[in-house]
Amino acid sequence: MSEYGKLENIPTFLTVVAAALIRQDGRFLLQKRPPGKDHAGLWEFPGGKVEAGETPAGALVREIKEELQLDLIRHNSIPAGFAESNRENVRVPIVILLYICRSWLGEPEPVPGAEIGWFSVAEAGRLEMPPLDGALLKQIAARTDLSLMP
Ligand SMILES: Nc1nc2c([nH]c(=O)n2[C@@H]2O[C@H](COP(=O)(O)OP(=O)(O)OP(=O)(O)O)[C@@H](O)[C@H]2O)c(=O)[nH]1
Repeated sequence: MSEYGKLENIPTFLTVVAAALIRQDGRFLLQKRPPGKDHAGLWEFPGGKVEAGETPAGALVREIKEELQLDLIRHNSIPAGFAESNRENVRVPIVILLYICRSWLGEPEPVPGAEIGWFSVAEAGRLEMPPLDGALLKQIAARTDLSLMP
């Protein structure tokens, strides 16, 4: 195996995908992490880690189905930005890829113990969220159609 091949197999960061599921009124879905997980009690975008062999878009479809029982329509998930943790402060840095989705099939049903809500950018800014979500929220807020909502 070439040196390049070996380096490819050393994970230097975790890739996480997350969705801003935006309703027609401009509010988007956040979920409160259940007790017992990392960041328990904080509000965040639904999503999770990309697994070996998956593409980010494929992982997003799987996570949204697992967490909310929703079917995403793949080409309707638009890359919207990303956030990365600062390598010095964490054991394994993560990079979160955020997608905007405006259509899906089904009604969201959270897993037992999780709570969901629909929020504007301004409302989400008053919630307790993990540190990287502040950066993701700013990227959503840069979209004028969403930033003007109370
Ligand atoms: N889904 C999601 N994860 C986030 C966000 N912000 C953020 O820091 N994270 C972190 O990214 C990581 C994602 O892991 P996860 O626990 O959701 O992933 P998963 O569903 O694959 O979890 P599992 O390992 O329990 O199967 C966690 O450390 C989580 O706290 C966010 O907005 N959405």
